[in-house]
Parts: sequence; structure tokens; C-alpha cells
Amino acid sequence: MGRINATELSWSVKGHRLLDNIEMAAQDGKVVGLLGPNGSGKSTLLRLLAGLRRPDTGAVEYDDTSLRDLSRRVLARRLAVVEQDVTAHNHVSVRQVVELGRTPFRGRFDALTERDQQIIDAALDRVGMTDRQRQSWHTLSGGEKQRAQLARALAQEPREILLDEPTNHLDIRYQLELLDLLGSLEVTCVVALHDLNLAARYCHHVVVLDRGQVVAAGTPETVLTTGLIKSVYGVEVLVDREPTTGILRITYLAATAPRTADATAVTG
Ligand SMILES: Nc1ncnc2c1ncn2[C@@H]1O[C@H](COP(=O)(O)OP(=O)(O)OP(=O)(O)O)[C@@H](O)[C@H]1O
Repeated sequence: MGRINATELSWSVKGHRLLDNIEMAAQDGKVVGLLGPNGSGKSTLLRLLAGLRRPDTGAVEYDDTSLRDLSRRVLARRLAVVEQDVTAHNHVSVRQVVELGRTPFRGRFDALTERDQQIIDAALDRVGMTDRQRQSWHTLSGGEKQRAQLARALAQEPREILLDEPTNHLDIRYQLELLDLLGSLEVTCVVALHDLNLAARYCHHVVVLDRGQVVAAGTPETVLTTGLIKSVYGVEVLVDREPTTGILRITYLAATAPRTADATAVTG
């Protein structure tokens, strides 16, 4: 388990500031939800956290080491990334995709060890893809691809995982299973989510982005208020607790256009 810390992160493209002075932290073993409307900067922030983009200003640290001081190989031994659209694998089997998770630990010409095979078996099992491991990647459904990508990430035995909307193709059962699984791993997770109820239920901490800025951060209870959701998403909601379980519940009532220009900053 590792700690991720981002301070004063900014990133611009062609003069447009897509991320502005982002501060966020993910503590050891916690699940941190990145929330915000379409285009608010969640994927961009995940790419900066993954070292796939260099910030214009600010820094990302894993534990106390700056991302700039971590080589790609060293980073790949601790950090797994599950991106939104993965179409790169074609004429390969599911198992071969999951095997890629072991790449950072192997020499270029080394065969997979017995231990590698056991880790791959366990990863396939955890996402319920053992039966499909010989199936060709390009024949998988969207949800099966997402589960196989998660298995690849688990095969890395990472300390941290970054996930970009990992539930968007999953049926409700696999949505719950995936988030249960993330919560049960001894891994620090930063996960971009659209479903506020899933975030409320599974995230220890949420960070809300709007137009490239953090407008709220804290526990789901403190952040996911009717006022915040209305100002950021332009949606009237009812926030209460489901009576039998006590789980925080957000009921969407109506879209109210337009969105408030600037959401009130909340931190805690
Ligand atoms: N390389 C780029 N060049 C120009 N614009 C970009 C680039 N990358 C991202 N953007 C823009 O930055 C904004 C943030 O995009 P990003 O994908 O991070 O949002 P998001 O919060 O993940 O959105 P969604 O919920 O729709 O997935 C968008 O308006 C997007 O069009």
C-alpha cells in the first residue's frame, strides 16, 4: 500500500488550463473517488498521477518520492493503471493480456515462472474470468474487457491502482463486486466514477472536480450534499440514508439548467 500526493498540479493544452492547481491525496489502502461532470478533468488528472502527462506546475509523489524520480520500470512495479477505453489488444487471449501484468517483474526473454502463473490464475479468479482465459480478447464484451483489465492490474500486485470509470460497462452485480474487491484489497485506489451512489457507498474519500478545479474534497457524507450536487452537476437531488442499511442514498429529482458558475469550495 502506498500514499499518493498531488500538490499544485496544473496542466494546459493550447492555452486552455484543463487542470488548475489541483491538491489531492490518497492515503494507504483507501479508495478515493474522483467525481465531476463530463469534461471536468478526471481522466486528465489520472494521467498526470500515472506519469503519462507531465504537469506544467506542481508535483505528484508516491510515498515521499516524486514521480520525476521514479523510473518507468520502478513505477510499473508498484502502480497499475486501468484506463477507460482499451482497444489495443487484438489477436491475443485474455490470459495473455493478464500476463502483461507480470512484465515489470521479468527480463525481456524470461519465461513466466510458476509463481507468475499462480498470480495470473488468482487474478483471473478474482474477477470471475477463469473460464474465459483462452477466449480471444477482441471477442469479449465491454464488461468482460473491463474485468480482464482489472485482472491484468491485479497481476501486477500493485501498491496503488488508478482506474478510469471501471464500472461503466459492468452490470450492477459486477459494479458492486468490483468496488467490493477494490475496498478489500490492500491497495490504494484512485477511481474516477460517475455514479454518486457507488461513490457514496464505497469511497473512503471523494474529490470533486469542476472545470479543472477541485471544488470539494472529504468524506462522501460531508461532500455529497444537495447544494454541492446542484451547483456542480445542475441536478436537484434528495440525499438521505437507506433506512435498513444506513447507506448514504442520492435520489435524482430533476436537471436544473444551467449549472451554477462556480461551486462553493468545500474541504475536509
Ligand atoms: N490533449 C487534449 N487536447 C485538448 N483538450 C483536451 C485534451 N485532453 C483533454 N482535453 C479536454 O479537457 C477536458 C477534460 O477532459 P477529461 O477527459 O479529463 O474529462 P473527464 O472528467 O474525464 O470527462 P468524462 O467524464 O467525460 O470522461 C475536456 O474538455 C477535454 O475535451
